[in-house]
Amino acid sequence: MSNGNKTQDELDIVFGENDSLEFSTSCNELDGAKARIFKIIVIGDSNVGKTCLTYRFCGGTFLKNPEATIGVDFRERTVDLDGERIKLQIWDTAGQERFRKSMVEHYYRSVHAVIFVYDVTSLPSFESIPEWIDECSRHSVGPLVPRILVGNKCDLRERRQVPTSAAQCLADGYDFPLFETSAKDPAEKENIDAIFLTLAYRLKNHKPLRLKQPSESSLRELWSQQEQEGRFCQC
Ligand SMILES: Nc1nc2c(ncn2[C@@H]2O[C@H](COP(=O)(O)OP(=O)(O)OP(=O)(O)O)[C@@H](O)[C@H]2O)c(=O)[nH]1
Ligand SMILES: [Mg+2]
Repeated sequence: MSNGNKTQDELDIVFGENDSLEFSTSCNELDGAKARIFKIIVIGDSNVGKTCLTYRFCGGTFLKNPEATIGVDFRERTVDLDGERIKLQIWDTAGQERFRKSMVEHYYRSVHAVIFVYDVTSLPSFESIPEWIDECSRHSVGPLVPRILVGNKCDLRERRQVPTSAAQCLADGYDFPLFETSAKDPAEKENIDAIFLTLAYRLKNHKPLRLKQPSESSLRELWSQQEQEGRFCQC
């Protein structure tokens, strides 16, 4: 199966060693142990570093020369929290309107947590955050779904346009935790883990065991829609 601009490494992360999707049930068997699955979407303007952040968390390295995401890229990572296996299914969404418009309903369906990302060197990307939050609310994402605000590209100190104080003020207004980080800086790896693990702990402690998950057929439909969009966009 091909998928837009995915690399083979990314496909390996999505499909795992057995080349099979494991999203169809709320609890998966992983090496004999059950794992709950949580869907986390990553939202924000194009070019803020959503793909690099999710790649850093799931793949462990900085993705050089990423292409603009078309539709969505799936990544996942399984973590062990207090002896329980939790699979985080991460939806790296497209920031460009033309690459996302037909996918927006899929992004928000049955989502368990949302990460809003801006670029600390781009004031416009920060000013867009309330619009992304509004979009999320318009798609009936309930107030109990945890949300986090992330300022990326902190390694570019000389080019910073968004002060921490302004970001903290915005985050406090919405009652979101704020993280500032860099997908590029290897020293920030643990901080990036902390973003996702903060959500994972909250979900683990607040969600009941039975979770509604997208069926395998609906995910395959999504893949096929993306393939069509990828072809369309290359014209
Ligand atoms: N200096 C620096 N550059 C970064 C960082 N994260 C991402 N970039 C660069 O920013 C550009 C955009 O990164 P992407 O991860 O593709 O951005 P995106 O938000 O996924 O963009 P869309 O897929 O179009 O929505 C690329 O050139 C990355 O190399 C970072 O932490 N520091
Ligand atoms: Mg991207």
